[in-house]
Amino acid sequence: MATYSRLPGSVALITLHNPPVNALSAAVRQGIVDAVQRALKDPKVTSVVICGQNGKFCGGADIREFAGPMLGPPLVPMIHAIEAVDKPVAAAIEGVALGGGLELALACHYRIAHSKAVLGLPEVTLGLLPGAGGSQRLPRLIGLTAALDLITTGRHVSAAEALKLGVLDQVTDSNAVDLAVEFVRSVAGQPLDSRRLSTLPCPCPPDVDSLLDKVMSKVRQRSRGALAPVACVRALRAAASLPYAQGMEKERELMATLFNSGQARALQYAFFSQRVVGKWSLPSGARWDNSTARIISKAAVIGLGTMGRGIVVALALTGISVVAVETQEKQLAEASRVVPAMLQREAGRRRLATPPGVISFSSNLQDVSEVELVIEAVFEDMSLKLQVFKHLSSVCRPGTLLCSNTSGLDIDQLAAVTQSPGLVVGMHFFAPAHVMKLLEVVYGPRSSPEAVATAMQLGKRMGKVGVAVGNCPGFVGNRMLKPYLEQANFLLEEGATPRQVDEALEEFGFPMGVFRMSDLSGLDVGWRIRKEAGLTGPGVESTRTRQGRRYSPLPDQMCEAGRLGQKTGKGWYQYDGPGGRVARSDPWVHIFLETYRAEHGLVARSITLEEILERCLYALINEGFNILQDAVAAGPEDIDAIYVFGYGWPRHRGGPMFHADQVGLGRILQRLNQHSHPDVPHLKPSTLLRRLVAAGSPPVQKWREFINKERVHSQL
Ligand SMILES: CC(C)(COP(=O)(O)OP(=O)(O)OC[C@H]1O[C@@H](n2cnc3c(N)ncnc32)[C@H](O)[C@@H]1OP(=O)(O)O)[C@@H](O)C(=O)NCCC(=O)NCCSC(=O)/C=C/CCCCCCCCCCCCC(=O)O
Repeated sequence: MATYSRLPGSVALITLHNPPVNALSAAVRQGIVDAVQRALKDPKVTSVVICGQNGKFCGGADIREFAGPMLGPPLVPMIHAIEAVDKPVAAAIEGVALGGGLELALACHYRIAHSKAVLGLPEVTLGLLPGAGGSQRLPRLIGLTAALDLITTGRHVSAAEALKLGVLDQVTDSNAVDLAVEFVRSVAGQPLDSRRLSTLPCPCPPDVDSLLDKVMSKVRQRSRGALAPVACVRALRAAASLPYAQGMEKERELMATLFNSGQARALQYAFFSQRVVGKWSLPSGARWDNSTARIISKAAVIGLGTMGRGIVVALALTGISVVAVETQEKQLAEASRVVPAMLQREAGRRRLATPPGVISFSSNLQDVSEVELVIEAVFEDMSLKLQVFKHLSSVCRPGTLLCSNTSGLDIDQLAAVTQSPGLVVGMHFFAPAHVMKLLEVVYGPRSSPEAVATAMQLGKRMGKVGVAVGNCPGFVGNRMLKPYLEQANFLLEEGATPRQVDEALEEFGFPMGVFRMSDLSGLDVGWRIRKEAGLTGPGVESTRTRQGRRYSPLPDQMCEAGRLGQKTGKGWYQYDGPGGRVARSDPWVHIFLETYRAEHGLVARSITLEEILERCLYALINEGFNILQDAVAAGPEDIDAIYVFGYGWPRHRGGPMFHADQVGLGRILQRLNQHSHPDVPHLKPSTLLRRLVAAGSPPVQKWREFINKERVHSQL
């Protein structure tokens, strides 16, 4: 709702009440409509201030309402009515003015904000555009170029930047509501025409068409296949070229298409998934709201390879002091040179001051004795990690949390060699660790709620999306990746080329197909894991069935030929020398594949884009169902957040489990059955998938409840 009060003198104060962010629900909109009417009718009122309760102006339209029928007064006419008021109206912005919240403020004649406020039009991130006049008013206020940036990226800006851009009239370090009240009193009676943004022309650069074309191709490239950024540019083209009323008509038309699109549903699901994973729970009953996190101020990172360096920077950016340990002198010297530069660059990118002197480098493991938490990031080798954990357990003071950045090794085995297994968890970062948002927090059967809570809390401080997952080979992300990669290799055996597979996946929306990704991360990573698993290496027979299952030795043979990807200048593609970035098809690979097929009596067939997507994605999704069934992930949102934030799954497709729901569980089951083969167990439909289909394919939001019920009745 919204409350109306008349302040001493002649100012009406309208306060939005809808915790926690004063979203514009039907009740709030009704409250605003009523309060504005009251202010208009009251002859003693000469000016109006709109603010939000509890130091938050407004977080925008109520996203939860988008899923149902729209009730209450519509937003657009409400906002128009505010602009038309003939008494000065000011928005007093504290906390946030986002989306519809900022659009409400843009309808006001003046905008005054607290210096800590954050503003933005993030609708594009929800698959929408600023459809309450924002796409037409903002460019008229700050010019087309700046509006294009804010609206197509959805980025939040500080009050200082908003003031500079001209979004705000004043910024204060003290009470924004008091200042706004004082201000509107001072301007009461003054003409308002020039303050109504809908009446203003849109300031445009001379080469407006070329600017719009440039931005259009940029957004198409950046968010492949996403509808909303394209619609945002179209709405802004209308603002630049049409009178306001026609621009609004275009905005409405574009919004109607977006609003009902699957992409908007997917992006809104992704928004809520990100919040659901923060409310973690473990099978033991420990949860985010009944477990206490320790506040870490001193940490250590062991191993300063690529991952370790990124983790040091991520910790240092939060102000935590870090002891960075590397026992190899050469690596230590290089890290001591490179890490401070990385820190400075990343702080600059985030517009933060570089935290001074928070990192100390050492070659001595003994130097971690005083820290509260250690993150081990040494080479992915179990015996080495076991040695490090044993050593840490004796060096660190009792109670120190010991975390491993392993990407899939057994956390429980590491915990077992320490004196306090309860204090061991996995903190699986993704490269580059100071940039990538995902953090898998891996709990073993003995990890204490406090250890999980602390790792999750630390992740949050580092700006990560932390997802608590159970302990199994590969955890969630890499476990699901395995069948995906496996199918991609099988497709090569059967006649596809790396480019064909990659193009299908990139067309789907991945920033990079599986083979380009493999070239980037290095083919030797998987090679080493397969060697450890006894799947390849000296003494292993070169057959296409290993350990009782279909196996493709293609990636091993690539490694044996020295083709490790970008770092060697050759992998599934060829590059302009080692470290090259531009992937070109390589005739060598085609001959290699032809020779391989001939050797194994395989006849290449033509493979459709549809088959590539089904084989790769449905195999991955099927493993997702197995993971839910095994309770390694608490719900589909956990899996989806992992894939969106860590594996390049296109956000506008919600995540693999959301995608399965959209495609239809019945169809996924039918296609898996079709592609299934006794020696490819990853394609055997999971029991959970079968049971969901048998239960009438409930929507993804109901799966958690379904799984819990099935578990109680021992059906899973
Ligand atoms: C920065 C935040 C605001 C706060 O962050 P933080 O403090 O970290 O807290 P969170 O954990 O994120 O959030 C706390 C809880 O609040 C919930 N929340 C947050 N924002 C909203 C919201 N806007 N609506 C609902 N709920 C919200 C959040 O989920 C948490 O609750 P829980 O833990 O999950 O229970 C941060 O939250 C944030 O960034 N929020 C989102 C801000 C945002 O994106 N705002 C834009 C929203 S979209 C919008 O405003 C659109 C405006 C134009 C709409 C025009 C409407 C016209 C419709 C017409 C359609 C016509 C077509 C029909 C045609 C036809 O069918 O015929």
